[in-house]
Amino acid sequence: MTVETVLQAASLADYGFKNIPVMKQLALILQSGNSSLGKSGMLVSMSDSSMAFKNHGIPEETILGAIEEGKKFFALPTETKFEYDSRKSPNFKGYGGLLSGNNDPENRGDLHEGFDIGPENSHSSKKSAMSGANVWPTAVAPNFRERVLSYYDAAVSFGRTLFPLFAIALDLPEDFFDDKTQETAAIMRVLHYPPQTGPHDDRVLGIGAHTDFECFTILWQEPNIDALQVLNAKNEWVKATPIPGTLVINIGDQLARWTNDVFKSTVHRAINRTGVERYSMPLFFGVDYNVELKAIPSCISAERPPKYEVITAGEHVKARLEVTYGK
Ligand SMILES: O=C(O)CCC(=O)C(=O)O
Ligand SMILES: [Fe+2]
Repeated sequence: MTVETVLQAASLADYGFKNIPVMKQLALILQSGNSSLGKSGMLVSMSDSSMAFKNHGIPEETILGAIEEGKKFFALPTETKFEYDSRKSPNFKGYGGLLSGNNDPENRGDLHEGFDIGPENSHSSKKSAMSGANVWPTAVAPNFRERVLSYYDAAVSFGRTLFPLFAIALDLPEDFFDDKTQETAAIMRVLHYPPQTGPHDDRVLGIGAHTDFECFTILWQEPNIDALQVLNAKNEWVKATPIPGTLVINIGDQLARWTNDVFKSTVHRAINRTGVERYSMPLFFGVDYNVELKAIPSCISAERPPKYEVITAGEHVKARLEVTYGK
């Protein structure tokens, strides 16, 4: 499906298209083929705040290498996995078991397990709310660090090409985010969702309804497994069916804060009722943890007063992690 088709057909009617001018501009930039501003044919589908990108330049084997390491780790005995418990880490790096997090306060817990990593060189000279090292399970999964980092680095490089697009779509200078994204404040998770078939508790999903905390999320999801759903502007859950060879881009809270909700965070959830194991890999790319999230002037007016208090990106991410993982 081309972007134009989506703009004309499904999205406008089905998704409500909350941010038409901004998102249309983003689509046009991406279609233009101007090499410094994104590649032609990159965007394959677009809803109000969720997009699918092809031609992202990340080799399939890099993606599958990281997933394979995740699969090997998750197959280890529970007590071995909990040696890397993220709740022992000051900044939530490492392993989180089934039901250890809860993204939707209305629910009882998220039925997935995951392994969380962040930037390897965490610029320890600059202290922030999210300072702290990664946790690596090298003793039990010798290739995990190398292969997971290989995807992390590739996804971060791709993510860096998206910041100028968002800046231009918002009528900001192309380099607006450059000085705010020097330290790679990106958290990545390798996730495993066991199948939920048979009788189930409606308040236990794979991951409950939530928004992501950073500027945008780059999400790889397992092909042929429908689990991810996005809330549209009419408050209906719509399937974000995996499109082979693409990465999903969802908008997160930091962009909502920068734009005073001109960009709205994508509300999403995942439920695996397919009968087979599901794996996914989100990378949440935000601005540096010491940068203040302050609405850009063009998004503030008398009719649209600032909606959010000004806090640093690190304080925002840490507060959300504490609520989700109960620390
Ligand atoms: O697994 C998915 O498709 C979504 C994961 C997610 O929303 C998250 O980790 O924040
Ligand atoms: Fe999410």
